[in-house]
Amino acid sequence: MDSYDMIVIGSGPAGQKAAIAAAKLGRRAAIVERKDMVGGVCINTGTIPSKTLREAVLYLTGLNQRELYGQSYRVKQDITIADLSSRTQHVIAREIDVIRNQLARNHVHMYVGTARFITPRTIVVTNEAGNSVELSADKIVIAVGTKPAHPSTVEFDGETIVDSDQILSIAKVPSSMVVVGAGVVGIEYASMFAALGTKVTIVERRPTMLDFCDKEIIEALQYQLRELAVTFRYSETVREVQRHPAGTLTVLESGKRIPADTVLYSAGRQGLTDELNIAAAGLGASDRGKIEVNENLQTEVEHIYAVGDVIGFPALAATAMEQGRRAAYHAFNEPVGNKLGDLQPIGIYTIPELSFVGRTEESLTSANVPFEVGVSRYRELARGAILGDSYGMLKILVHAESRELLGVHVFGTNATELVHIGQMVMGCGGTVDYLVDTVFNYPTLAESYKVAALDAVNKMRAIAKVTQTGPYHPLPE
Ligand SMILES: Cc1cc2nc3c(=O)[nH]c(=O)nc-3n(C[C@H](O)[C@H](O)[C@H](O)COP(=O)(O)OP(=O)(O)OC[C@H]3O[C@@H](n4cnc5c(N)ncnc54)[C@H](O)[C@@H]3O)c2cc1C
Ligand SMILES: NC(=O)c1ccc[n+]([C@@H]2O[C@H](COP(=O)([O-])OP(=O)(O)OC[C@H]3O[C@@H](n4cnc5c(N)ncnc54)[C@H](O)[C@@H]3O)[C@@H](O)[C@H]2O)c1
Repeated sequence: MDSYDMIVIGSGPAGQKAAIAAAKLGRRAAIVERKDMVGGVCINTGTIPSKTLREAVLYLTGLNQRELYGQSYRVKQDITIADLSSRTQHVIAREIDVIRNQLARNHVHMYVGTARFITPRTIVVTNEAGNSVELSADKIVIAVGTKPAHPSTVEFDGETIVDSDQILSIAKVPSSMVVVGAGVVGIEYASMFAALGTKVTIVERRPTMLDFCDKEIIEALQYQLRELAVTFRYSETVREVQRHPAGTLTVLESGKRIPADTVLYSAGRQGLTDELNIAAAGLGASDRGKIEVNENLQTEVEHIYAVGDVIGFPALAATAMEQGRRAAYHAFNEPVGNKLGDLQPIGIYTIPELSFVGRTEESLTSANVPFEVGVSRYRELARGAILGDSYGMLKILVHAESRELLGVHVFGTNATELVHIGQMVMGCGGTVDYLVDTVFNYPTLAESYKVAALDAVNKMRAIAKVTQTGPYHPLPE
């Protein structure tokens, strides 16, 4: 039996970073991954394919150039799935190669197969041919991720009724599509297909979508999606999804029936703990397959860590990587920085994209934190005009007394990149005055920080002016 200082189960972003961090600390590390899944959901079916598809959609439809060249502007008239998937396959192959190379040059041993616990310190890896090898380690990291949830009321066929893995291999761009679930996956794909000209209907159980985001920005997103002919059916629950010879039928609890060429069922994901035999390690999982951990990412069994999507919220590649690194550092007594706190950015790659870090207006209001809002609109920035983005905006939330930055919300071109400027200022405890006094390159979208900061301080000055004109004298009754 081969033994290691650390075995990592799963080579998604969480597992990769755990294994490499252990290797960098001079430990013997191994990683186990199933055939054809190096890089995890992130590289093969989730983040990277969907983000590459989005880039292909934006390029081929010419959508972002239409403000400049007219509404009929297109790079390609009839866009096929082959046009879209060639770019995706190219990026996936390249990313897998990078990961394999990084693991190899850090001497992380890769075992191909499915891992199962035999004891709390031993696992067996079985490959597709049925051959097995037993491995043991002082520390084990579970980074097995999730798979799309498949309720029995939905007749998945992988062609017309698909989950978010299967959507990448549909045969043609559908003329109509129902998207079940307005979570991040559903909304990102809904916007891509709407941009391709598919008539999209989104069905969501809750009364709104993405309720953890800024309300004003979600309204702006909904407006843009409606412009692309997307229909929203909120507060509606899907009872079943049927497959018929002439197409699909989505039946709602309210009795409505929606026909469509394709249904994307994107209503949540399930932790991949079922094949792991975690009971043999002394562990259990929730009914959604999630494993509980403490703030050091340790499970109930001290030497076993769990990281990434399998531990639940926020279920992002970005966070998964950092959890992986932190778990390995903790396992080998290497200090890590501050607790993984509130300053994790959220980036949603809809068309247009949005991103935020820190607090929302709603959460500050309900916590009685006094704040001021500063807004900058891309249509007033020279870079916005050059890019042809008239709808983008950046909003900062500033503490009314301490003048600290409490939140940054961005909508439009490069939102997911721009947010990091605010994140850095917030991380360093910066105030709105830092942004006011800073010179930004011109013409850039980053300049929107200065414009928004000036907007906020102008409003704050107006309040100060009112309160500094002498004591408050109520008018006589
Ligand atoms: C459509 C979609 C788009 C997304 N877009 C974004 C985005 O834009 N930005 C972002 O930050 N996040 C995004 N995410 C989320 C992101 O993909 C996940 O947060 C991330 O992949 C989680 O990483 P992980 O390492 O926990 O698990 P995964 O990437 O799921 O990897 C887990 C790996 O473990 C392997 N495994 C499981 N069980 C075993 C076993 N028993 N033995 C051996 N191996 C096993 C699996 O084969 C898999 O390869 C998206 C997700 C989806 C579905
Ligand atoms: N850009 C990104 O960072 C990104 C992109 C995609 C996915 N992700 C991550 O992947 C994870 C999975 O995303 P997801 O969107 O699949 O799941 P989710 O759980 O976030 O969303 C599912 C949505 O479906 C709705 N729903 C569930 N059952 C329903 C029914 N029967 N009828 C109507 N609506 C129903 C829920 O109310 C919910 O809003 C998330 O945690 C997300 O953070 C991140």
